[in-house]
Amino acid sequence: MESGFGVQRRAGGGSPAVGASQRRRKMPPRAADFKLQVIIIGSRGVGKTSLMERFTDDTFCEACKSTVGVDFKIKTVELRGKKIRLQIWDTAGQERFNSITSAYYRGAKGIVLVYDITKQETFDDLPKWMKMIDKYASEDAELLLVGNKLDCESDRAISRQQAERFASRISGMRFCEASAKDNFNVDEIFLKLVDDILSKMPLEVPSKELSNSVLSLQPEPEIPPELSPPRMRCC
Ligand SMILES: Nc1nc2c(ncn2[C@@H]2O[C@H](COP(=O)(O)OP(=O)(O)OP(=O)(O)O)[C@@H](O)[C@H]2O)c(=O)[nH]1
Repeated sequence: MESGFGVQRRAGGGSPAVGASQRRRKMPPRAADFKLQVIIIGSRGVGKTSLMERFTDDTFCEACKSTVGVDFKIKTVELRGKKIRLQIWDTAGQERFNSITSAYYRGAKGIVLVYDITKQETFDDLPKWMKMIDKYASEDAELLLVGNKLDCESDRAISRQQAERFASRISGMRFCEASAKDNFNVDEIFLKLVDDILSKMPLEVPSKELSNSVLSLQPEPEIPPELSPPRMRCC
């Protein structure tokens, strides 16, 4: 019976479902057209890890451990007809790790700057994070300001207008509010950022040159050697 299926498949007959699964097995996954790095920064406890994990794994942790140094996750997305391998760097919000995290700004094509809409001090810290961006990030990196914990509307300390005003003073900075807990606007954050990055890139390059552009977008090593192992969490 098994070999019968095989004959049917080779002859192009049999059930379409079997044929499709056979085709799936034979076809190697299409390689990514581009690799992009995005970095998430912001003060301690604003929800950087939670936003990343909601986007990459669709999970939410009520009692997360604070990030030490940096962590990262990878997710492949398809936009504008291109397959993008997105590497998301989640940085520690604690100032004592700035010397480590600053090493990751340079390679980022997009920066997500997060504050907590219920915590005034995390909004007051934004100029400090902008200084880090000015000092360490590439000038053409896309910037997105995110007010997280929108599910805590009753505890809101920062109005939407305040944050919009802040973002409008910074050239090219977008702004949105989100909730990692309620999974509100999370996909939108990352997909919009990638779309903005792609909109500035020459996507229609001849296929021979495409592999070169992949390399030029993704300097090696992907993980700075001084940060091995990359996953470090503490409480
Ligand atoms: N209510 C609510 N809580 C959230 C949300 N996002 C994160 N949290 C909680 O906020 C706390 C801190 O979240 P993290 O994701 O660890 O914050 P972080 O910015 O990565 O923190 P550091 O690693 O210390 O810089 C955790 O208890 C989360 O469960 C959200 O959208 N809504």
